Amino acid sequence: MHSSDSVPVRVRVLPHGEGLPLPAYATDGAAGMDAVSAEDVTLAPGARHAVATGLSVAIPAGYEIQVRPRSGLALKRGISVPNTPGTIDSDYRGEVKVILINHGAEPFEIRRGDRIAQLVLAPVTRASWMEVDELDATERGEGGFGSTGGVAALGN
Ligand SMILES: O=c1ccn([C@H]2C[C@H](O)[C@@H](COP(=O)(O)OP(=O)(O)OP(=O)(O)O)O2)c(=O)[nH]1
Ligand SMILES: [Mg+2]
Repeated sequence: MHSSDSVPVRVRVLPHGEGLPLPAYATDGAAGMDAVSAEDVTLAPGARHAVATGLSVAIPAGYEIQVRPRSGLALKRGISVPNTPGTIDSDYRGEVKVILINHGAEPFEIRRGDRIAQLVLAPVTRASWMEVDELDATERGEGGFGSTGGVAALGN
């Protein structure tokens, strides 16, 4: 995305976030801004932790920020975001945290300033329920969960 069509988002740097770069797009076409850790922490295999970013934000109404894993860390080290995509609500004013889980076999050392996840600003469409007694018929009907053909290895 180019700065000309970007959406301004108010961001507050908390005391422990001072001196760190704000989340930033690594390339012109990047969808996500890489966010850095504001703390040193080691994740043992299997462990999870809400990693501080040192930032709080005021996302404009009608948008959210999604917290997504970085594929490089996922592939090389087994590091993921268990609640992916994490949801930052537009009315949240607390510190943005990145929940990380170590699915790898080795401890994962995070140093303050390391890029740990990416933040995607996304529009939100809200629903309003229209309660009815019957739903329109479809070819799929109630079929789901593999009803159209499954995985050969599972024999279905
Ligand atoms: O990865 C995340 C997910 C959430 N949050 C913050 C911002 C979000 O607006 C708030 C609530 O998140 P969510 O709705 O996912 O959590 P919940 O378990 O439903 O908590 P709550 O009852 O506070 O909504 O927590 C983060 O900082 N990082
Ligand atoms: Mg919630």
